Amino acid sequence: MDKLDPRKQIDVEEILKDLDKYRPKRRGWTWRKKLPEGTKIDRYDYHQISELLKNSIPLPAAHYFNNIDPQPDVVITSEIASGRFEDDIRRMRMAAWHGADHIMVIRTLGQSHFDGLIEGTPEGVGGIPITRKQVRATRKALDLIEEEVGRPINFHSYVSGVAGPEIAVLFAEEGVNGAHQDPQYNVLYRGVNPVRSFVDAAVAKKIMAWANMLQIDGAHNANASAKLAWTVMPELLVQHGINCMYSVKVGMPKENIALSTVPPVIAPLPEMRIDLPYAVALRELFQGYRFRAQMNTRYIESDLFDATRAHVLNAVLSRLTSADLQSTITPDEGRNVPWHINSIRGVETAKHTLLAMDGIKKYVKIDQEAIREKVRELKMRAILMLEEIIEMGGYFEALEAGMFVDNGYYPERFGDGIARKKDGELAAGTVVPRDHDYMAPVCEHFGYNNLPEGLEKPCDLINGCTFHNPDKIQFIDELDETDNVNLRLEKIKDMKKRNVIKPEVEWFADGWIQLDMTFSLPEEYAEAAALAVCEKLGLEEPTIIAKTVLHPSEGTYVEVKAKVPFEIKIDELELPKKPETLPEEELFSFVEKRPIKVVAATVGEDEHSVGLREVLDIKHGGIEKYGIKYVYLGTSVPPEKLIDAAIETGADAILASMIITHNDVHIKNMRRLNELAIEKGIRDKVLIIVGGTQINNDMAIENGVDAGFGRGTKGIHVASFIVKKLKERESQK
Ligand SMILES: Cc1ncc(COP(=O)(O)O)c(/C=N/CC[C@H](N)C(=O)O)c1O
Repeated sequence: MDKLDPRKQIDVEEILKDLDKYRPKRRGWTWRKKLPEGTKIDRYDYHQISELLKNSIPLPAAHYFNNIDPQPDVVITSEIASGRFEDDIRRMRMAAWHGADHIMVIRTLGQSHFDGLIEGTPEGVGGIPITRKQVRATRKALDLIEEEVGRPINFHSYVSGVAGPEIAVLFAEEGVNGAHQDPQYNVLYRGVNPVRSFVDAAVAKKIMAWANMLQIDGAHNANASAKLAWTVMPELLVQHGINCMYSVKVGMPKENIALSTVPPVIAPLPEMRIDLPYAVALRELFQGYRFRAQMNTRYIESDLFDATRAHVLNAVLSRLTSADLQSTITPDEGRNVPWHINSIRGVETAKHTLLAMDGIKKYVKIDQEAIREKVRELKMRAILMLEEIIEMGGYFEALEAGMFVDNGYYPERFGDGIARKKDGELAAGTVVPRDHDYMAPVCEHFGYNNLPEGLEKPCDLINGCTFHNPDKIQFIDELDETDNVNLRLEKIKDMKKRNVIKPEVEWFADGWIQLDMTFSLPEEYAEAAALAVCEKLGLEEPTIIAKTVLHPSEGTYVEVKAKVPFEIKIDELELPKKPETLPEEELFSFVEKRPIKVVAATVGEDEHSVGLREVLDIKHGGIEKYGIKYVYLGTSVPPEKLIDAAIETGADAILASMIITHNDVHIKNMRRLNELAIEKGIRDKVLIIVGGTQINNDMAIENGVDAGFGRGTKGIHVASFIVKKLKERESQK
């Protein structure tokens, strides 16, 4: 498969074919190609955007603006990890169309502790097993997806862990473009021996530097681990400093070192007044480095709306300060492994907010005087903490003393930090000093290497290492006969052969759906009632995933996920009939010979007029474009007035818009129009056409009118219907 067809799903089997022969197209990170300040898209000026995509899905409101889909200048990340990479490949394609160009794959639970590479493609838990086959298949799929959207996509995963150096080699060999690497992560959160972690980190970072990979550090984990994330702000500056300096010392270029910065707090705290000074202090201290804004993961609850509000504010903070990457932790990080829809929602939130805030600094400036005191205080706390660490004898000693992730706001100390023994923890004592005659004939090897003189590169001694001679890479396809992607694909092939489908949230046809319901009950009863509804609907494994107490006794909103026990036969689906349209030429010539007049209004107590105007006005191809004349009576027009106007003007048709459907008021208005037209003796002379977002043709005809047009109706649909009907009438005379 040399390129993807947007009308066809990605063929995973095709991706898996000849994987042993696949080689990455390029190595290293790609930033977006920025467009000049003041670039016009349609009629609008932008100041912080990058090149447009070839194929994409714009924001929901784009259809009001000629469907433009500007791309922010900031790399947007979609973090994907369902446990099955073959489904994540599909989701990566969805995310890329919505504007993600950085695909981050979370590793299966605790892969940090694996002391070697794993092969094959077993199913993961809370992440994906990072194996050579999974990495290669994913990068190969991303090659196709980036062709389809027309922008390079960065593939990213994690190096940190006991097998960090081996993973770094794997990523460099396989063209992975970015990775998390921060020895403090292994030490603090995975309990790996500190000395081993830092030695491994040096080896890994040197390899990442050669592969021109972007590095993201692990500071966000302190936010996520502290009881109150804001108390570790001084420590975060110190942690960033340690990883940045260590990376520079190993030879990483600053422009490839990204600080992973998470907003320390969330409402109900005065979020922006706490997060903004921190964001300013960080960017002042680390000029020349990159900033990866990481949406808050610490305080994400199962309430998708609250998560989305938090994510919007994080992207606002990025625009008020600066960001090179805007990570989009999916809103449902707080409740389970991300679903397709929530990965896409995360990307849309980032894109929407970054575009909404485009060029905002032209009007809104941070009051440097007002913020100065807070920024200075944060820097001072961090510097004092660093000085104390030095006084304690250095990093390892401070670590043993539990200096890190203490919940006190430094210099305040609670004594509850994460202490790690310099000579203890996982893989303690596994660092062996290299002998004097130690020699490794491989490239990009950190540290002492007793190489012979005059070599052009170390691997010349063995006719090329895997970096310079990829044919030396040992590709192992599968190891596990019972848990692998080939078996998983059999199930999918069977469903496709039988042409059946099920709903899904993260894996192909996994059967899960989400329902939400509200009960006038206190929360525990509401939850029980929601589960009872699912039982009665015959759904399986109903599980409450979120709830909002509307009032302690008046009501509770509940979100449930459940599995459908049945399959849908695709052949039996009734597709909604697309309203037929006549060729424009036919419309123009008919109306020229036979003028047509209509009266139009939004009927009842209804103020919505935009939809009807779109159907009427010449601007967006309304019926006026075809020469049809109309009298527009406005909004909230009684049906009586509409019928009278039709009589006065001798109209051929009535266009009645009805958006509000409360208590079926739209049905009542349809029937009323029909009855009045009959009473006044004009029913056989005038077409009655209704329209609105909840309208469909069957319902309209059932209630006595001639046609009903729903969401997305254009002038040509209505004009075609009127001409067709008039032609029929005239041919019957
Ligand atoms: C520095 C570092 N190394 C390794 C890992 C993961 O590695 P294991 O889970 O195998 O320990 C992480 C994970 N962070 C969570 C990602 C977050 N959702 C993010 O977007 O940053 C990490 O931060």
